[in-house]
Amino acid sequence: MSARGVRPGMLRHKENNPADAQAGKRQRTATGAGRQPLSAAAQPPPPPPEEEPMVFAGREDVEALLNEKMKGKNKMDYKGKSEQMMEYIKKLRACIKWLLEREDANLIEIGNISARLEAEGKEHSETVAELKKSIDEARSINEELQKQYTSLQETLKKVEAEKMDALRALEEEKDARTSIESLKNELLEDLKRNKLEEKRLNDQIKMLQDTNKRLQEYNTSLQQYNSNLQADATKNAETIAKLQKEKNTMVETMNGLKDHANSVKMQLDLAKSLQNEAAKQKNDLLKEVEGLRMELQRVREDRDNKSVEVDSLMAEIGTYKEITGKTAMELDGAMTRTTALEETCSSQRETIKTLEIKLAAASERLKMSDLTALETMTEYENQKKMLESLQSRLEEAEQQILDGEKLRKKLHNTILELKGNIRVFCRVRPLLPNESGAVSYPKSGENMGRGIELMHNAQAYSFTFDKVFDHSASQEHVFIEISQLVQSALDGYKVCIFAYGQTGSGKTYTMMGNPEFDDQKGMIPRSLEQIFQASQASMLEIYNESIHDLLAANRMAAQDGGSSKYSIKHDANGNTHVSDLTVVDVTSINEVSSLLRRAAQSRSVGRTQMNEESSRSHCVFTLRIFGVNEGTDQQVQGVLNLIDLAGSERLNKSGATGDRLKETQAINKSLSCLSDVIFSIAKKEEHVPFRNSKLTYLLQPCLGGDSKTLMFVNLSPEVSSTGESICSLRFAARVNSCEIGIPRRQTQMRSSQ
Ligand SMILES: Nc1ncnc2c1ncn2[C@@H]1O[C@H](COP(=O)(O)OP(=O)(O)OP(=O)(O)O)[C@@H](O)[C@H]1O
Repeated sequence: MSARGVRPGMLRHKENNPADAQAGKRQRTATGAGRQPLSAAAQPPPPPPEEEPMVFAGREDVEALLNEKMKGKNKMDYKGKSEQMMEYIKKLRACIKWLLEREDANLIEIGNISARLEAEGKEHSETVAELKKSIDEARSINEELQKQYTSLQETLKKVEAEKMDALRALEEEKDARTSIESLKNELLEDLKRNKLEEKRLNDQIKMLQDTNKRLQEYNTSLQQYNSNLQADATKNAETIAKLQKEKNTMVETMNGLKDHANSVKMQLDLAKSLQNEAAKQKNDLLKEVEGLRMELQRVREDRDNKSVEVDSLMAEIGTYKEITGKTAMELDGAMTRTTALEETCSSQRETIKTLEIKLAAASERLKMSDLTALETMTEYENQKKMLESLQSRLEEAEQQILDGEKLRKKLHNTILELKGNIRVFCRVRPLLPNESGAVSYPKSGENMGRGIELMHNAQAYSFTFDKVFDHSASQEHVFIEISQLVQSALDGYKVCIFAYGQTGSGKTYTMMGNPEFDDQKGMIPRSLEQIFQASQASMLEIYNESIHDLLAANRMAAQDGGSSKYSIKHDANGNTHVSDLTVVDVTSINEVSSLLRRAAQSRSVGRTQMNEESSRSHCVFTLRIFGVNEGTDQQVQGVLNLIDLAGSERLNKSGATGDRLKETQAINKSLSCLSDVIFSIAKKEEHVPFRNSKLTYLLQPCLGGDSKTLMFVNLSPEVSSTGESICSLRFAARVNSCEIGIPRRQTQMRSSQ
């Protein structure tokens, strides 16, 4: 049999048990066509020989079997044909068996189906009854629903109307939503920006916190350093006091010695004069002795001559006697002459003797005076040596005191720097002809060079500052004291030096001086000489609360543009910028000098009764210094502000009216704002009114920041100015007590740019 219908799942084993086939036959008869079930008496046929079971999968297999044709080797091959027939019959049997089985199965199936149909018919009639019932119910529900529908339609209408309203509201809401959306977007943008800002601020806060931490550490170390310095300062003060004491005793000793030296000198002079006298006497005596000697010689010669004469006379006598011819008279005469000559001789001998005695006494006296002179000389030499040693000791002591004073000053400066105080130097100008002075200075003690006293209405007022320069202080001397500050600007600090004082007290002289004469050059030209590195300079004045550019190419045009275009701004580093201000690059002192000349010509100078050349504006000179330390590659950016303020005199004293009155009021306003600012800094108030005037706003970084600030308080020494001077000094004392913070250097590495 071919494998044609063999399909997985459908292949079945052919029943090879004829009993089963019989059973199938019987069952067919029992169910479908009245066949009886298999009786127990039926005998099973003997088992057929072993065969391959036949398998039928479906109708196709049966049709294939039916269409099968007999094939023999030839027409006469009956045996082959009969074998084939046998085979075919076998297949047919199997087929019939399969069909019977199928029929049985179908009969069972039909039985099952009819039972099911019956049950389902029953079920159907039940369902129909139920359905009928349900339909009735549905009808009543329907009626109910109809009613509901009508009411719902009414409701719907209402709802429609509401819906329309709602739609309109929705439209409106949509519009609102759109605007909210755009608002939301804007807010989101804002939020983004705010977040960025917040991030930036957080970074900044972090940076500030870091800086703060570093500053705190720095502060602690500074405090430590400060306390060390304080200890050193105390020690030094003690040393200085000791030295001062020593100096005083030395000065006393010195004075005693000086007196002694003077008396010794007098003694010496006396001795010298005695010596001179003795020498003179000696000379006289020597001359006398010489004369006596000569006289003696002459007398001796005379005597010798006389002796010769006597001898010759004696010989003559002898000859006369011998010759005898001579008269007795001649002989007597000759005898008398001889006696006289002998007398003369003896008297001359006497004289020689006395002269010899006198000579011996004179020689003795000369010897004595020589001895005294030698003694005096030795004493003089000793005293001179002692004086010299005392003088060198005094010089040493003075040097020690100077060194101690220098150290004290340095420590004082360091302490002030650490405290961040504004330093104040007081300078008093010389008296003019016809002026009488009312100022004095302590001549000794610790306030020497730092104190000043004024007499006003029979009352003495004393002040002390970091330094007081009297009328004799030269520009050079004053500059030496501020050159350290100028150096600080070169080192990258912000430095501000301003001069305050009444009209005619010497502010302009101090700050600018007379640049034409070397010895009269003020602080500005001298500072510039110190700084000859590449720098930028600008110069402005504040006149009647408005800013003017002193270096503008065309001053008038710049002024026409309105001073309002010059606005003051401070950046994050505390640097001040004035918009539109002419800033000139300067690389040499010559360039700066010509700028200064230009600025001086530009300055508004008015006239008041107080000072013919009084400047009625605040003049602000700013120098920005850029430098690079080639060794460390560190860049420094220092700023030097040199400010000549307008006169601080009070209104009634200036005698101003009209425009001058307006100027004075403006000056007074800005100076009073300056004092407000100083007072509020001194009181450590939270709000400092820097913005109340152009001057204070411009000075804000110097007064409220981290710069090194110095104020010159200039004074007129004459009696009529004492009232103003006391006001200035009181203000200066207040400024001196202001702590404005620790100065900070502005540096960065060159490579970071
Ligand atoms: N230390 C000094 N030595 C010599 N002369 C001086 C000194 N100080 C000031 N003077 C002279 O005193 C006069 C007034 O000085 P100066 O003009 O500097 O005063 P000022 O305070 O700037 O006045 P103003 O506020 O009106 O500008 C000038 O003639 C000046 O040369």
